[in-house]
Amino acid sequence: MSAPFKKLALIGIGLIGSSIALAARRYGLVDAIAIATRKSETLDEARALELGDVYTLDAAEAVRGADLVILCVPVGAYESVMRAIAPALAPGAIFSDVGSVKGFVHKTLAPMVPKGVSFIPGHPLAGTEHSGPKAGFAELFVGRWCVLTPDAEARSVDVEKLTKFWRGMGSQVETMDPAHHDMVLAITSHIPHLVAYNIVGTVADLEADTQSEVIKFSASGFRDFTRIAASDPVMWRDVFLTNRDAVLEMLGRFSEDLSVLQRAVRTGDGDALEAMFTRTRAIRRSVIDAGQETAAPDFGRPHQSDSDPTPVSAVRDHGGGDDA
Ligand SMILES: NC(=O)c1ccc[n+]([C@@H]2O[C@H](COP(=O)([O-])OP(=O)(O)OC[C@H]3O[C@@H](n4cnc5c(N)ncnc54)[C@H](O)[C@@H]3O)[C@@H](O)[C@H]2O)c1
Ligand SMILES: O=C(O)C(=O)C[C@]1(C(=O)O)C=C[C@@H](O)C=C1
Repeated sequence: MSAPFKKLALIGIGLIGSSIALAARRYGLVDAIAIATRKSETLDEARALELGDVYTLDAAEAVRGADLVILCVPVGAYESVMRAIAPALAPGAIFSDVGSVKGFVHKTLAPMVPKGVSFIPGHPLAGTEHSGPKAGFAELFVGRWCVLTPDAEARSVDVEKLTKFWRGMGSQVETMDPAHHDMVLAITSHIPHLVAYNIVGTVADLEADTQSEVIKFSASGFRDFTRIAASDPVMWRDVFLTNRDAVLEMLGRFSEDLSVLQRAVRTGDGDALEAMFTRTRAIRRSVIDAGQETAAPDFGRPHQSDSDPTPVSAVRDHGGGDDA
């Protein structure tokens, strides 16, 4: 039986690209995978891991004849990559991405998409702090949301096809307006990363200023922040450069709420503190009940089904090398 897609082109093969390659292959969603990267070392890594069928440094070559093209590079690289691939996008193809912001992606890429190509940006709400082809694993998307933000001119049959592709990799799929996506993700993903980068930076400065071993004796709460703060610097630089308005708006709200807590600490308002912490504890429980708790701690463990022939040892270590 032939797969839903004949040729999948992945432009960029880091954590997300390699996870798509592994999952699409495992679940029989594509006949062939073409992989394009910027650097030959990354391409060699992808080849050694047997992530695809065709490997090239020429993104346009990967895209030629593909019925599904997914950009898996940092969003700051989109415009230059698009300039290279646009003439090679085949009429009838689906053109998508996995970028963590969506308004910028529509604004930048939509005018460059050739007629007859369905432009359906996407964002899997799944990831880790690791980067590069070795960091990927086929189970990354299982039980996680993937948000699609179809362009108004995208064919509905193609939106349905891409929805099935993500469902086939284990995701739940929802379509959304790009501006709404950016606002929601600003507070649930982008600001948490900014807070983690900030707190780890503050602790490191404090250690330098006081010449004391603050980090050595750090408690586990801080260690959880260091995981998030280890996330790819280029990817996150691009997120904050391209989702500036939503991040600033949500940061304003966040700062206001922080001031309320600050005041409660200063005035010794135990009732206010307890009420707030009781509310947030309930939210953590509801997140776990909804099956979204795998975001952080479970990435060290494989989500393996009984029928899955992949040895646990092969999927356990998701720590990838850095890829630039
Ligand atoms: N890491 C996450 O948790 C996560 C989750 C969901 C979505 N995303 C999004 O997925 C995309 C890829 O992230 P990732 O975590 O796989 O990153 P990664 O660093 O692991 O991989 C990025 C890939 O892009 C390539 N690349 C980098 N700059 C390039 C350029 N200028 N031209 C061509 N190729 C270039 C790299 O060689 C690499 O193959 C980003 O847009 C990110 O916002 C990331
Ligand atoms: O768990 C992590 O390491 C992540 O940061 C994953 C995470 C997130 O914030 O949830 C990060 C960025 C993405 O765009 C989607 C998912």
